[in-house]
Amino acid sequence: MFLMFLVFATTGCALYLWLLSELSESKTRLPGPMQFPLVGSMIQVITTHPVGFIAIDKLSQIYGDAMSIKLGIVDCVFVSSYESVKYFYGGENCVDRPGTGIWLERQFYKKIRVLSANGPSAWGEMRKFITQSWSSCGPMNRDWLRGILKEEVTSFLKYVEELASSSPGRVVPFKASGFVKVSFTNLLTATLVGKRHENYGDKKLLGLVAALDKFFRASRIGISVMTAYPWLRFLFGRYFGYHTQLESVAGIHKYSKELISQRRKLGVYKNGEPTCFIDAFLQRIESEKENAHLFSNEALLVTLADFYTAGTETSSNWLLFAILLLMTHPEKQEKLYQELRVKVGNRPIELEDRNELIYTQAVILEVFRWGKVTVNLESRQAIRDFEYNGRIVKKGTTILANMCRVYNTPNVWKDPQVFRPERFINEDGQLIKEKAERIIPFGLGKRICLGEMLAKDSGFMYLTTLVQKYRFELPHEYLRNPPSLELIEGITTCVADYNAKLVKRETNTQTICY
Ligand code: HEM
Repeated sequence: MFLMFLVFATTGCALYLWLLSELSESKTRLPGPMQFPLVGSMIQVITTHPVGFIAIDKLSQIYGDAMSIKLGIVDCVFVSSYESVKYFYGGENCVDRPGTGIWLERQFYKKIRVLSANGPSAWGEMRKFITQSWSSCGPMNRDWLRGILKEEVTSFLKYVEELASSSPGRVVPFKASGFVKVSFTNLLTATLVGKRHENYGDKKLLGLVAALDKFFRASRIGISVMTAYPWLRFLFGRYFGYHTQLESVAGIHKYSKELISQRRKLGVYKNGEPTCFIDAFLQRIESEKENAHLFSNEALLVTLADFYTAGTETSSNWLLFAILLLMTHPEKQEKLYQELRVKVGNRPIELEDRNELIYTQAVILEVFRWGKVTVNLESRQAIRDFEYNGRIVKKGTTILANMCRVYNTPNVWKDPQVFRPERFINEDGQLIKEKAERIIPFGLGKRICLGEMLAKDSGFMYLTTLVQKYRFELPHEYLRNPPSLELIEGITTCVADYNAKLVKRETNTQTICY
């Protein structure tokens, strides 16, 4: 009896103390759902909606454009308006990344990566180096990129045509892990070593794509649970996809190791100017022995893994979104094609054509708005305590963007659920700058996406050359049930695999390939 009384009394006291501290803390932190011991606000999230980003969006409509929420044991703030994203991502308070779980493991528990490295000495130095070397022999050098991009897009189109002409009714499968991703992965390899794989059946290339696919699929399984309780990976990693993630990271490293050893064997890096990113990195390893923790063989390996994970799924998902949206909105597709026909004609499209192609630019922006791709951007971490709207955001808090709200706010975006590129164009037929600026798929500020230029240039070239050559039509199978436009949750959002009928444009009887 006494024991029971003791248990009840202790539990009651603990609850009372928790309630007191919760009441006082909730007055100082940003508004948000109540935070319980151990589970934080998980119950409110789960019971709001089974899809995490929709649940967060719904809750943010109750608690406002900066909402504090505890996911398990992790303190988070979700920012849900363009202005608050600009403040949190664009400023100086949140320039670190949380980097837990698989990210730490992937970087051998050292501060050597770009994507989740913290502190200016780690990511700042690395970013500076990447920007410098990409500006001379990499995707930030337009002339350098132009050649590589032309080669890859030409091969891509050739492959698409082979696939279409060998498929019944020219119906081609567009799968998340299919040829679109293979091509973007190949493009990335080319930007790192200056040379692409000759064909899409290359075993090493396919091995890398399979490893990347496995990584992203496994991340979907336990992404919220593992974020909420990072230590769970040690106990139940098998069930939350953690072990699969580790296996896929090993696959990505294996491919990267081979690229590095090929460049080492060639030995170009030993003499004169480097001709590709890996050579530039190898040269730096040789010359900066004292900085070995940053410029080491391990660091090169994880940097390449960063590029492959950050750059392939995002880019290919975006193109898959674009084709699906154009296929299901044939009038928009026709408008896009007509712009290309009038302004470019049958000649090969060049990057320089983009400025003249206003409707095309509007389509690209609208696909980003509609599809999100990076629905939470990439997480950040507060490096100090700071004040926002009169409340305190504590050092170490994880910051995430809720792009669903940013891109769907009805007073900014009329009919946000409708795919309408025209929303970006004014009466004079010009792009509305203020609207275009609100599309921020690459983040903002000091840690803005390093591959922004590569992604924008390649996205433009792939999309326009495809539309110049083909009309995308819904195959018969969709007459009753159109393909789903629902966004599937993951590190990046995607759509379900779909098929498209590729009808060759009549004006393209002459070759338009490069
Ligand atoms: C459609 C394509 C892409 C999208 C939507 C995208 C989006 C993003 C976002 C939202 C971030 C976080 C930015 C922030 O915190 O403010 C990021 C970071 C990054 N992205 Fe991309 N990305 C894309 C393509 C690429 C490509 C092709 C690469 C090339 C390798 C790349 C490499 C990186 C790297 C290295 C970072 C980390 C930068 C840092 O932490 O300093 N991304 N990306």
